[in-house]
Amino acid sequence: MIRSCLKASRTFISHCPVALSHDAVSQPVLVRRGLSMGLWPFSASPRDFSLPNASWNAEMRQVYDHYTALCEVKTEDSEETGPWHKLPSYNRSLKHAAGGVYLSKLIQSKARLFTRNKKEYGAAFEYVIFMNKQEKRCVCAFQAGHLLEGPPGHVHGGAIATMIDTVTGTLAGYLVGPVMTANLNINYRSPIPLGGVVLIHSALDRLEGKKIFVNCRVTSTDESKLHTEATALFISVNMGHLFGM
Ligand SMILES: CCCCCCCCCCCC(=O)SCCNC(=O)CCNC(=O)[C@H](O)C(C)(C)COP(=O)(O)OP(=O)(O)OC[C@H]1O[C@@H](n2cnc3c(N)ncnc32)[C@H](O)[C@@H]1OP(=O)(O)O
Repeated sequence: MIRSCLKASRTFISHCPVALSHDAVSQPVLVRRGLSMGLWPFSASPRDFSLPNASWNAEMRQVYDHYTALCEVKTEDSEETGPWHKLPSYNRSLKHAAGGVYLSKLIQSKARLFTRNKKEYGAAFEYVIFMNKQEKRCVCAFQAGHLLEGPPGHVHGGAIATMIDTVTGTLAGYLVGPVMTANLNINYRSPIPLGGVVLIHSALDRLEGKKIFVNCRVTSTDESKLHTEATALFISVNMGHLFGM
């Protein structure tokens, strides 16, 4: 049973970037086939944690609205929307893959993505990532909740590192498929106030075989203030690497 689940998860997760870029692929298979989900014991549609909620302050909402508007822009020569789009964010990476909602109940069912393990709105990591595949970059709006305190009134450096790892890792994974962080190099330039909103910009530097080099800057929302700079190295892995196979 476990062996067949792992085999299935390898197949599913290897399609994660595709699932992220095409909503149809991330829909549960049974729904796409038009079958009723009424008797199925698992929720068919996972909660998207990156949608606005009551804890978001006006600045967070403003950034969200700004990038959402860019997602809806039509290109000049076609009816297709522009290069920006908002990524959904679930509390397990597995859920990004077709059928992942069901797999997440079967494999380590209590596991949760570190940044999405609080049900309480606004307590910890509130964030949304907008991806620009054409330019191989993304922007994340991050509102740091009260549970992320480090120095009094400011965000913990580890929480900032977590967000940098998340955003750069999401970009690398989106561009090439499953990856793991090999190296993260961070320079903290100015503290981030707790409850404040910052932008986390990340862009691909270069690809060298299995190596994906990514840069990152954390700034105020008007980009006038630099809070943090980082570079990250990700290595492409196959799913067997994650399951020790
Ligand atoms: C949908 C999702 C949404 C949800 C999105 C959520 C996103 C969250 C993202 C979080 C990601 C993580 O935190 S991941 C968790 C933290 N990371 C880890 O635990 C990784 C632990 N380390 C490992 O598993 C391994 O060491 C790897 C995978 C990194 C590399 O192993 P490997 O695959 O065997 O690769 P290996 O042959 O050693 O190296 C390949 C090349 O990379 C180079 N290399 C390897 N490591 C390094 C290094 N630290 N610094 C410099 N260079 C390195 C080698 O010299 C070599 O270069 P050359 O000779 O080819 O030139």
